[in-house]
Amino acid sequence: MINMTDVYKTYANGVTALNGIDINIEQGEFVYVVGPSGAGKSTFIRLIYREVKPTNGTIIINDTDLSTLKEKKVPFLRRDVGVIFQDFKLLPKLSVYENIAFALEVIEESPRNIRKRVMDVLELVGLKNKARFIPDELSGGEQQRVSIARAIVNQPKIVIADEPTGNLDPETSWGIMRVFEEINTRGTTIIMATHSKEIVNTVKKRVVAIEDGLIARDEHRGEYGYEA
Ligand SMILES: Nc1ncnc2c1ncn2[C@@H]1O[C@H](COP(=O)(O)OP(=O)(O)OP(=O)(O)O)[C@@H](O)[C@H]1O
Repeated sequence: MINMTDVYKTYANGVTALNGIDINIEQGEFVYVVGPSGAGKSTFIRLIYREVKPTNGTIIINDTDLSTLKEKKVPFLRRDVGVIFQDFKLLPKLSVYENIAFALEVIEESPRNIRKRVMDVLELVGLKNKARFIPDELSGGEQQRVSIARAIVNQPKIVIADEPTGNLDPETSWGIMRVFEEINTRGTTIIMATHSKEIVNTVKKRVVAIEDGLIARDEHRGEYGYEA
C-alpha cells in the first residue's frame, strides 16, 4: 500500500528534512504523524502524493514505484490520494457544489455521475443543505468539511491530511475527526499530521513520531508523547 525504504529528503537550500525513513502502511490503517515543529512531518506527507521527490530511497504507493513514475502519470497517482490542508484551499468564487464537482470534471466524469457523487459526499460530511453556498459563507469547520468532500469524491484509496484541525476550535475539530473516522471505516487509509495532543490521546490510532527526520516511535494505539 504505502512503503518507504531508506527515504532521504534534502531541499535545494541544503536543509535535510528526512534522514532515512522506513515505514509500511497497510490499506485501511489510520495513522497520526506527530513530532516537533520542523521534524519533517509535512515533508513525509508531501512525498506520498509526489509534491516533493525524495533525494534517495524507494517509495511505493499502491504498487507504483514513485522513483520511476513519469511526470505525465502523476495525475493518475493523485486520483488515488486525496489531500486535505490546514487552510482548506477552496476556490473562493465557486460554490460548495462546484468546488467538489471540479475534482471530477477534470477527469471527465458524466454530468449525472458527477451530481450523484457530489451529493453523496456532501451527505457524508453533513453539508447537503449548503451545496449552493460559497466558501466565505461557511464557518471554518464547514469549509474543512468541503475540502474533505473534495478530497474523497474520487474515492481515493488514501487520504492524507496535514494538520486538518490546525485552524479549528476544539469542538469543531471533534466533528472533523468523526468524518475522518467514518471515511476510514469505509476502508480508506488515513494519514494525518497533527499537533493535537487531545485528539491523538482520545481517538486512539497508530502513532508515528518523526524527530529530526527519523521515525522515533511507531506504536499501535499510541500516545501523542509531547507536551501540547
Ligand atoms: N520547500 C522547502 N525548502 C527548503 N526547506 C524546507 C522546505 N520545506 C520544508 N523545509 C525544511 O525542512 C524541515 C522539515 O520541514 P517540515 O515542514 O517537513 O516539518 P514539520 O514537521 O511538518 O513542521 P511543522 O510541525 O512546523 O509543520 C524544516 O527544517 C524546514 O525548514
